[in-house]
Amino acid sequence: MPLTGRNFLYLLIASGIYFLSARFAVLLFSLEPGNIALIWLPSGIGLLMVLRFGYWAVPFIVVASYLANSAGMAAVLSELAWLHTSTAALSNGLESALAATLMRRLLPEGLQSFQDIFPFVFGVCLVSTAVNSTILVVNLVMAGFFAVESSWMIWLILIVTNSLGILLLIPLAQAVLQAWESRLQMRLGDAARCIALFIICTGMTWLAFDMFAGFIFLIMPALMFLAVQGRKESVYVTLTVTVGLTVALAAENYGPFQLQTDEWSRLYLLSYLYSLIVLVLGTELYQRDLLSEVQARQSWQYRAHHDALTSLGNRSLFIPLLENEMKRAERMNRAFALALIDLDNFKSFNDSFGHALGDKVLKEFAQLVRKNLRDIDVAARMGGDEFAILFPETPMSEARHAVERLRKQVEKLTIKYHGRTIQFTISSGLAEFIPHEKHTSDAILGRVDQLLYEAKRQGRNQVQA
Ligand SMILES: Nc1nc2c(ncn2[C@@H]2O[C@H](COP(=O)(O)OP(=O)(O)OP(=O)(O)O)[C@@H](O)[C@H]2O)c(=O)[nH]1
Repeated sequence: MPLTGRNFLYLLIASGIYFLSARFAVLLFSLEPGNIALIWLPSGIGLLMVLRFGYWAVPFIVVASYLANSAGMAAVLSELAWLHTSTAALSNGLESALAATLMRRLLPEGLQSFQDIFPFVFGVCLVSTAVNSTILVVNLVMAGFFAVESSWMIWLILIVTNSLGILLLIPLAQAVLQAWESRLQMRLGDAARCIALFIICTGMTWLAFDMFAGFIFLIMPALMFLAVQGRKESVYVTLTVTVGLTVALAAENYGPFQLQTDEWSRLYLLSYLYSLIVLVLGTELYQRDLLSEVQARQSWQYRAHHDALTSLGNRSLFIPLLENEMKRAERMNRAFALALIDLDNFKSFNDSFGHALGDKVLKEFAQLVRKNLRDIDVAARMGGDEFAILFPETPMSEARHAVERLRKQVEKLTIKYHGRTIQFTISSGLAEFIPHEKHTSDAILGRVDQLLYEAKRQGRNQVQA
């Protein structure tokens, strides 16, 4: 992506957000001793910047990271603080570039399905943060920031904290962006449910630290419920706020995560947060898979039973409905009527004006049929220019009236096409099905077809009953 003036401005703004989130993390999510932030949102922001603006974003990330860390590093390091801060900043830039490269390779469409969790968690997050953490830990040990013995623990914590930033922000950004593009429309009931679950999650977090540690477990079912029933963006907003709140409260005291030592308490807290995020992400993506499977099945069924041009039912939808109606008529001892309609001289329309006009005529006719029928009548396109209408519980006189009315309306219908006015007519065969006379659907259709043939033979534009 080229670095235009506008992109430069956006990158400056994004760098500002990166800087603020780093300062914010140090203020809110840092735990003594060691002052290591337990959620590092800049990892997610850096990745989003490279995904959006390409590798041009890397120098911006490096500068933002340098500025965010320089004061803290200078305060604890007496020598070469600039060198260690630069190394850490370059390493952060490398992490974002690497994560974006992996994301483009492994998940070019973003997070779409349950299958994407494995490459996201173990490919994108783990590889990029492990590389960054290794460089950071070596750099900090060389700076004398901490002893070699505690380096493996810090290495592990850095991997998880940076991963949390990516795990939280990528699904959140993706969901918010999609909601924005689809002009977020939420029904009142949905919104109320999302707000209630948000309050439960944040409320339970608070109470777990303030009153009873067990409340922390109640967050899981609430988040699961939201992941299954709620909208994507509300799931990830609630998850991010809950995770942020948990760490911010743990920075004051470890609450439900209090173990014998600070180090183990931190690992306990991080394991909980990591599991919570992966669990919610997995549930939401799995639910998305199920929904798209149901939608695919519904649309496949619809296409199998409907004609794409006119949207009327097709033969395979119509025949079972006809057979049902035959059984019902028999049981209730009530007659029904069946009409077959064929457009007159339709072949010459196609030949004279082209297939596109032929299609337009078929669509206009289907529209007219739909407008003319009662809710209980069933119309279908049986193939080519032939249509069928089933009139349940209707005697011949009424059905004949309906088909005649349709014939007259077609006669009057004019279709404008490339400056020309086109008209057409229809012929129809119509028969009444009398219960107790033994029929099959083929036989009754054959009978109506004969009547249609008779209408054509007698000059078209008429109904033969
Ligand atoms: N444009 C268009 N034409 C179609 C479609 N399906 C079938 N046709 C054409 O519809 C015509 C059907 O012609 P017929 O019903 O056999 O004959 P006709 O010209 O209507 O003559 P009569 O039925 O005897 O009045 C054929 O030329 C088919 O190619 C379609 O989906 N679109």
